[in-house]
Amino acid sequence: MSKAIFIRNANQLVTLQGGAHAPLVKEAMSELGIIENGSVWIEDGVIQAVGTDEELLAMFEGRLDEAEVVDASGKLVTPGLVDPHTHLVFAGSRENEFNMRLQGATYMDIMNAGGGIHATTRATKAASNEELFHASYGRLNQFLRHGVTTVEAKSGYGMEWETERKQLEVAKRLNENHVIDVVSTFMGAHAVPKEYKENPDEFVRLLVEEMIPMVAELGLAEFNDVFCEHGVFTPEQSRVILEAGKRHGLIPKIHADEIEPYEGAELAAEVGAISADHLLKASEKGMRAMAEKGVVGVLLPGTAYFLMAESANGRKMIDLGVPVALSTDCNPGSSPTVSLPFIMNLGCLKMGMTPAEVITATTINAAHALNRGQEIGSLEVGKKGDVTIFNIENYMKLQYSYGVNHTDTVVKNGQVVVRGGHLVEELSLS
Ligand SMILES: N=CN[C@@H](CCC(=O)O)C(=O)O
Ligand SMILES: [Zn+2]
Repeated sequence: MSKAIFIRNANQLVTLQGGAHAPLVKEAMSELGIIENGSVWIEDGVIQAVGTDEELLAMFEGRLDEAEVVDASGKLVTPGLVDPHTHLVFAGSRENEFNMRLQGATYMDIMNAGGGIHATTRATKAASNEELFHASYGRLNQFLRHGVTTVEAKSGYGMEWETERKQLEVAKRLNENHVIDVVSTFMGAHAVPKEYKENPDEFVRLLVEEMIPMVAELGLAEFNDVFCEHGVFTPEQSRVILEAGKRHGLIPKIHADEIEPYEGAELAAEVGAISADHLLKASEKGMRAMAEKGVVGVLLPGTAYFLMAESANGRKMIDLGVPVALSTDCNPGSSPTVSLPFIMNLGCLKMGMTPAEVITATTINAAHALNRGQEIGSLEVGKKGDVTIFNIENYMKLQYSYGVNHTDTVVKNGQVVVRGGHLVEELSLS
């Protein structure tokens, strides 16, 4: 059994206590439950006590020699960060498209001409299981170095069974072999393959009648996602795909209103999606419907930044009562980054969120977007021992001092996996 971990004396211990049962909304998004001179005791991978250093010292005085002590004095301690929207498992890279976009081509132009998602699909199809595993494992190491301890991963660079299955199996193997928890989403409905361009409903039928049931039967995903966008899947097709997932136990998620307003937010509320993601062009009606149904708005300001588009209106969503989360959207086309701290800065500067709201959006609300609000996302007794220590004094500095990785120590399941900003040795893959 591994040693207990005693994190001591944080300048600010951000606990986010009280949000385990439902995502935080409105003013509650600013209640971080900060403890000054805060400490956490973790044992058997689980948080056993949270409080001031004085309180915990009184509780564990007789057992100090049983624990590895991590001195957090002068530092910021938060729950391990949660990234609820990534396309982690892919091959190749698309800097050529970046260059084309700088010269005026749009994301959709490139996709409609057979590039974009289709280009990554070709590369992912051609890659071996091993190549995909190693490339994605490297990305997970980078996530961890940035303080992230849980990452969602979507399939969708196959759009035919063998490659979709390959991606999901790689994600499963990553979850088993990397310390980060990898949460899988099936996204066969990421684009319409060119052989179905004339008859997209036939592709929808294939998803609904064949792929979704197989994903569910093999237990390869928890969520089912669709790119509901003009020129990709219509709201009606999206509804059919998401309802089919529900019948097979897959929880709906949706890429909604990213490029054009398309009533994706409304659809998310209607089908009872756990989250609607992107939402750059979401209508007020759609936001209100999401707020009413408690659909988490997963906002991706790194994507808007990289596509040179106006960000989603995070401020308005929070004011209307939408529970907001933030994510990198890590993917090779529209957001090639693993830096959730950089996304935090964009959340403030591009979406009008406060630093406190941003912390909530990358911890407890992000956990709720993955149906894991009871396990992760806050520092509370009984939750997983996932903790990030930043080499800064307070939470506001995390958004303010941008473009720098302040991660000092990461504890995952009660074990130190990043120390002094570096991965502990066993994690590196040759
Ligand atoms: N918008 C659709 N899907 C991804 C982009 C995938 C890609 O371009 O490879 C997204 O969430 O941004
Ligand atoms: Zn996405």
